[in-house]
Amino acid sequence: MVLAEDLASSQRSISIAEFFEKNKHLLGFDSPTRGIITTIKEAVDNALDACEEAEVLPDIYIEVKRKTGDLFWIMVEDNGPGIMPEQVPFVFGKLLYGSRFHQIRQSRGQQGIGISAAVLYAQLTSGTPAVVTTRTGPATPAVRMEIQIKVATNEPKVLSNKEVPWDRTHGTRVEIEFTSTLSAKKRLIEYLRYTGVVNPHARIRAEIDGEPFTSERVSNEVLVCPKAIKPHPYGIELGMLKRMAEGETRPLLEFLTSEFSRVGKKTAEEICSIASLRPAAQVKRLNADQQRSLLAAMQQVKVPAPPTSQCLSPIGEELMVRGLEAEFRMDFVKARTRPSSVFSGHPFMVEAALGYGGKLPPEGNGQIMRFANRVPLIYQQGACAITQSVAGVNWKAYGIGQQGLPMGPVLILVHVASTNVPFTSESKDAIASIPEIEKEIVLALQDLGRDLKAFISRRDRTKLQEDRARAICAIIPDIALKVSEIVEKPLPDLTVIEGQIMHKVVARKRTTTGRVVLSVHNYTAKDVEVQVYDISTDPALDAVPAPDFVSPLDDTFTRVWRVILPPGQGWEASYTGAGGGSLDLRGISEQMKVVVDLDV
Ligand SMILES: Nc1ncnc2c1ncn2[C@@H]1O[C@H](COP(=O)(O)OP(=O)(O)OP(=O)(O)O)[C@@H](O)[C@H]1O
Repeated sequence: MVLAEDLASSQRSISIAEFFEKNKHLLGFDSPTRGIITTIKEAVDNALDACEEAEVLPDIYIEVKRKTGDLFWIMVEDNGPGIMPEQVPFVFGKLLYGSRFHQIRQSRGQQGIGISAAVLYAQLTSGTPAVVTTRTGPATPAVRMEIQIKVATNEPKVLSNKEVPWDRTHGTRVEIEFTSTLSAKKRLIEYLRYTGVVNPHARIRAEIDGEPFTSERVSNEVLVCPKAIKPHPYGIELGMLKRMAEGETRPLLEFLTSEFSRVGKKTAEEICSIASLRPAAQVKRLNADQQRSLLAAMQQVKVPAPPTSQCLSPIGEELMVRGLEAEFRMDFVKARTRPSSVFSGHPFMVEAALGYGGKLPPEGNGQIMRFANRVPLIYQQGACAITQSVAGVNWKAYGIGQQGLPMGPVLILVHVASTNVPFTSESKDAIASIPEIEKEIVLALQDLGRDLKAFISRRDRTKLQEDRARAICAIIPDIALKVSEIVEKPLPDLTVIEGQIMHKVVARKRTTTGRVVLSVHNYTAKDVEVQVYDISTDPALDAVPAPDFVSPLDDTFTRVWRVILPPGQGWEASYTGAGGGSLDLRGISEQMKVVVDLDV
């Protein structure tokens, strides 16, 4: 039998670095393929967080190069505030070291593990140190350090440290090498694209194994960095309260009003009275029973929800739509930002967007984009509260196919922003099933579903009306021909009549000079939409023309296939007024038919 003394001889403490070296899957380093994505994700998250804190528009550059065989070099460079040289070894060479863990505000990084875990993974697989170049301002030189982690003690080891010339006045550049594969290149690019969608103020450029990538910023507004708030009485536990009470010299009433969010004098007095404690009691002298009754009273009394306007940073409906429009072609896209809410004392906010049609794949599962604090979640889709909430919505009621998850040409974006995103693990892949969060996601999606349903039924109604009008227009030439024969008069110009029936002006190319002249008759149009169809391939005008359809046309048309004319303004300078006039469409080829939709 093994004796306790034998066991004692092998018992010793384990450093956090040793633990994660053995359990790297917990941090998202479960395979070499994933290692690249996780490393880039951690470095890009840090870059975006740092730029947000310094209130500069992020300009991030990423490079991935194969060195030899399966050895890859990864570099991420930002224009953030830089890192103080004395902090660099700890940031990159010590796990659980960071600036955000103790702050209650929305940020991408939370744990202080991310980038040092990448350094640990690099030294484990390739044996090479991380190389960090950083500069905090024009008045200070840039420093370049080579850093490793002493695994047994979780302490940094600086292999070299020197000042170097750098053309950046401030920023940080991280270079890491490890063995990997680039089989997940598509996923990596998808991650960068998605990051661009939820960070519309960021410019992200990359060169992944020779393939360039750019996500341009669609907003030039610098993000206001979320402000930290105090803990909410509903969000603390006994251990935390005990720690806060240690060494506290203020009387209880002052401690409550100054250390907790939303606790004013009246609420603090109420807490003291429920807990049967004197407002003037010394906090550090409270015994264990008194601490327990204090906590119970704090959670019993009615306290307003924590303030959210400053500590959260939602993307906003307009920017979500613009971000999606920059990346995807869709017929419909809408977004919703729900009012903020609270779970276990932690403020959170749900945002969602719904896209439909256009160039989204018409078959198969719809696309679900999950985000937490503006970071795309790429792995463990099935285990995430977002996916479960999406599946919980009855999409069929909104005209979308569904087999568990929605099917067809649909794109769903959900963003959960919180001061404490409840991830299922340290790898931050999936959000845990918190009923308050799931409820908000479902409400946002149902709201968007109703808008989509209205859009689909409006589109179907318009199509039906147009089909009927077209059927009538198809027989008008025959009737007109017969009538002109009977009354022995010349055949009139039918385009005006056709136009009146279809609420459109329809014209074919009539001249040989390379121009089509359209007459717009007596409409009090607000807007005029011009669509160009190729009638050689689309005689019935059934299909919505794709931009490629009009590629033979001149530049204006190639890029803008639907032209909206504001009232009284011309397009190609020859449309003269909403009540009539003419359009001069240059470069229309023989097979083109031009239809002007009048919004009457
Ligand atoms: N590019 C950077 N610019 C400025 N500061 C940085 C940069 N990268 C990291 N830091 C600092 O280093 C700290 C540690 O970063 P790390 O990635 O290890 O953890 P984190 O981002 O705080 O949390 P998480 O483990 O959830 O990613 C950050 O909190 C930040 O203060």
